[in-house]
Amino acid sequence: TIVCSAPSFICLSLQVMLVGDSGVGKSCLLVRFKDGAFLAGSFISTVGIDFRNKVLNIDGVRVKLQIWDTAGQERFRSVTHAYYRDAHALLLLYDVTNKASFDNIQAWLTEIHEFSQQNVVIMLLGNKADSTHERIVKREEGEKLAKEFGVPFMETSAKSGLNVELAFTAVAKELKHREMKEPNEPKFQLQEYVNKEMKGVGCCRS
Ligand SMILES: Nc1nc2c(ncn2[C@@H]2O[C@H](COP(=O)(O)OP(=O)(O)OP(=O)(O)O)[C@@H](O)[C@H]2O)c(=O)[nH]1
Repeated sequence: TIVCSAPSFICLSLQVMLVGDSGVGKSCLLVRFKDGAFLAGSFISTVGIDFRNKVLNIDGVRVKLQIWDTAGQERFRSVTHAYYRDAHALLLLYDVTNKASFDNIQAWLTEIHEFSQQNVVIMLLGNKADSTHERIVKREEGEKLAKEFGVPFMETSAKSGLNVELAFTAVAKELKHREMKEPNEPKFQLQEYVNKEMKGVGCCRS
């Protein structure tokens, strides 16, 4: 039963999964969101799967996010497949400095559709937006791809913190609205919300 009356109670418990090629910044995005930090230095690839919890206040409701950080490396794919089915939301990352990670998004979406729940919330994130000089994938290309697949999109940076909080709160808001929508409340528009709230490199409010 969901008990929401006492302020300290968790009203909603949600599972969010981070997916995408190895090295796109999934672990760094999670650390930035959870601890507000970015640890520069050597890259330690995730083995299998790892998770952290964070409680958010979404429109006055306490929402617990259990965030699963998956390994991007091919050899761990069978491990991560098993977790897709329990995910309420998926943050699918590519790296704006790595064209291959962008080209692989279609394959990731095919995999997601094969293994996850039909109504899973998916958001595409172009990470490492801070890397101005190394950038290969333009923001417009990310937007176009996301439109093609009908998923919301924004650019993030685990290094600078750009839009990191927003990525997690936006999917949490979408799920909270689905679960607890008042009869007369209009449907939550995820992409509209993101467009309004996001900060950008060369766009929006910076
Ligand atoms: N400039 C920049 N570098 C980043 C950013 N996010 C991650 N990195 C770097 O990218 C490398 C890989 O980051 P991880 O977070 O470990 O990548 P991952 O997607 O978790 O990789 P796997 O665990 O192998 O799937 C590290 O060297 C990070 O320092 C970012 O937003 N900007």
